[in-house]
Amino acid sequence: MTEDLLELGITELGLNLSENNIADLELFLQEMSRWNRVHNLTAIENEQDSVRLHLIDSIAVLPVMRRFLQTSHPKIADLGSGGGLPAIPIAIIQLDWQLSLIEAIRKKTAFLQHVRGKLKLKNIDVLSERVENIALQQSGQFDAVISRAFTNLSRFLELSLPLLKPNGLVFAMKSKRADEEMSAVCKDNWQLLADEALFIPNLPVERRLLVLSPVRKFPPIVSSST
Ligand SMILES: C[S@@+](CC[C@H](N)C(=O)[O-])C[C@H]1O[C@@H](n2cnc3c(N)ncnc32)[C@H](O)[C@@H]1O
Repeated sequence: MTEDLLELGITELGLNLSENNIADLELFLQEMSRWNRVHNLTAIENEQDSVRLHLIDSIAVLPVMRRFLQTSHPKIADLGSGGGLPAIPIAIIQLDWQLSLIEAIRKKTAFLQHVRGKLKLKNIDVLSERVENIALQQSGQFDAVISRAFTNLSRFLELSLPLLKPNGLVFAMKSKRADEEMSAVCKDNWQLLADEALFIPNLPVERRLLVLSPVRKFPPIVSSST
């Protein structure tokens, strides 16, 4: 049943997924439904809603991410990954990207570790920690960070900055126009590179992806003339 739904949405997204990709996405959804019944990982119970809202939502960002990420094997952090969204669907499709899933709640990271083993996903790391601690341990190591339903934009940017490499990117998934949240962001510190409307097949929902980069202020170079 889910296969029909997936193919319906995915064909329209134009992502050209392999049979392995689809099988792994379905396995992930099955595992999420199973764990959800026991641990209440996500708020959505109905399987059809789950497919459309969680999975298609998570992979709809891919065309924009592919366009902006310049390196062939980018290292990306998903902040507040919860049950693995958007990182696990992204990792299933983009085997050449390395994703670090940062999540503070242990029962959620136990699920993420379980999925990593079950799907043999070698391109994800599950970090059972607060983002603030990872920022100290892995400062400046990520080409990009992403989050879905994590926190407000200003806080997300604040938490992202120490994790990013100098040319790093922030991908902020939003459900509606984020003008109000953007107005709270200091334009001296952050540049908005794009605010893209995402296409979600067969669903009357608004989804947007903001792409931002930090405006780094390096100390001036002092010449050492004698
Ligand atoms: C609303 S859930 C969203 C989960 C997932 N991204 C999704 O879209 O379904 C937010 C998650 O962020 C986690 N979280 C909140 N603050 C955090 C922090 N400072 N460090 C790590 N995880 C955090 C919570 O435990 C929760 O699982």
